[in-house]
Amino acid sequence: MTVSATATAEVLLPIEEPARAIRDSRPLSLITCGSVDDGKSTLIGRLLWDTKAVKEDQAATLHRDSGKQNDLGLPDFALLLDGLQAEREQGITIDVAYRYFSTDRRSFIVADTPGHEQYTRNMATGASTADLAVLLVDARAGILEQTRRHATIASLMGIRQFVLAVNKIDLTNYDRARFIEIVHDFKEFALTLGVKQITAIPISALKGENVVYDGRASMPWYDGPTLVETLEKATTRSNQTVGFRLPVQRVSRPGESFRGYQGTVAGGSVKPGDSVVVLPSGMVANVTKIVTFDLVRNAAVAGDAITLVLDRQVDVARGDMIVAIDSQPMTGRGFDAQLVALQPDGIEPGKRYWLKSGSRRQRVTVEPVSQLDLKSSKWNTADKLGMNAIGKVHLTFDEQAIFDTYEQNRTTGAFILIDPDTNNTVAGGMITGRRSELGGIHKDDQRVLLSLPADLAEKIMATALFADRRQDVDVRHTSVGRAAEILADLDE
Ligand SMILES: Nc1nc2c(ncn2[C@@H]2O[C@H](COP(=O)(O)OP(=O)(O)OP(=O)(O)O)[C@@H](O)[C@H]2O)c(=O)[nH]1
Repeated sequence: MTVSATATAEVLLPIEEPARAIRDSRPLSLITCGSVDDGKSTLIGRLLWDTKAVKEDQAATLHRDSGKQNDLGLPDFALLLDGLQAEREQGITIDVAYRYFSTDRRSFIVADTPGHEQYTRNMATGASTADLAVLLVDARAGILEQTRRHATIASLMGIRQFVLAVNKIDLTNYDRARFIEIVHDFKEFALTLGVKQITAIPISALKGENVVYDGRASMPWYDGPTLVETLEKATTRSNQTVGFRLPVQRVSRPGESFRGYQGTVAGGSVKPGDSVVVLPSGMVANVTKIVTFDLVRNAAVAGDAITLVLDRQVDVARGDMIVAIDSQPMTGRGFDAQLVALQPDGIEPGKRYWLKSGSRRQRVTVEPVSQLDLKSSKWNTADKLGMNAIGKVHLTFDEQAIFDTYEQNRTTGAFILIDPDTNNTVAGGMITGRRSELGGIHKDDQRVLLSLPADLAEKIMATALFADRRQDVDVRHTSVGRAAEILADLDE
């Protein structure tokens, strides 16, 4: 594509692959992160300006407010972002600000997350909904600890696509060797995170080079994509990688004959006739009806708020989860997780917290296991996690818990920890797996327990799998997760 580097030129974006445009109709959600003053606000301002997302009245205000203009006679783009009064006073970005912009091919939501260390929480908030992270680096400073921290948090939050935007390249006199050196440093670090999809772009956010317009005039040595071209091609993460999930927020019983289970679909899809399992009880039923606020629907997908009606009487309470029978989450009392500690007290070993995931709130004991050293990128043994520490922990629940891994489902695999004494959110985290050694919780369970309605149980018990294990099996209501475990054992 040919677009000139002047700020007044039209953006000529090729109209191709209409099928992909339809497929990617959901806006791409991205975060920008990096150290203080790397130029995040300037970059986002520039994106908004050059994609014409700035309304005329905003532009006029910007011209008026911008005391000193840059050497291109353009306003201070960072002012487009500094909407909050406090920000202006302190000269820093203090909260996550979401902005919208679009090109002819795609629309975008961008979260501007602050670079100051104490704002790690905001960075984690922004990252938890993003498809892609734009990691800004000041070309003069190179990769700093804060760069590594933000890249790590973004990857912990499941982001797999990174743009390394080497900014202020104009201040290095467009030095190609410097760009290559920084890219090399970052790629080496990114390997330790398991992040492979990195597009490195030399940019000048201030001058608008390689952001929306190409910077060929100043950087003939760079023939890669601009930032916007990269964003247009990025893929969105989907919530639908695992089966149907309905965390139950409310049981609706308007009359004797009607009982519905209400909630927002947190993954997959459902239609009448589908078999589902209610967790943790493990009871199986079939969907007879899907109702939204005014319609009876023939299907529902992730994000839909629905009332589900089942074909038989089952025990369902708020906090339970109704899931696809053929793709179930993990249930158990012991889970592995990674988290970011958000409060000065950090995470104390053996302390009991409230864990909140969706509408569920459960008591949990947290045991830190290791902490990520951002300098060496190694996980060091740790039994306490301080403020902003990124750690691996063991979670032990008082009662059965239900999760997917965060990798599989970002709603049912994410949680926050709340300190019961102060009500503060002390950590944000993601589930990485279920712990198999459950400290004796299931140790004395010698018998297989299957929770199924009689008709289904009969069928399953007749299969070859159970032919010579009949005496080991009790058919009664129990956790399907436990039954699945035993089935897996039998399979071995
Ligand atoms: N020369 C040059 N200066 C830039 C560039 N990008 C940003 N700057 C300048 O760098 C300074 C910091 O930019 P900001 O956009 O405020 O940085 P930030 O990362 O958003 O900073 P915080 O909001 O405090 O986290 C400002 O004076 C910008 O004008 C660039 O590409 N080239």
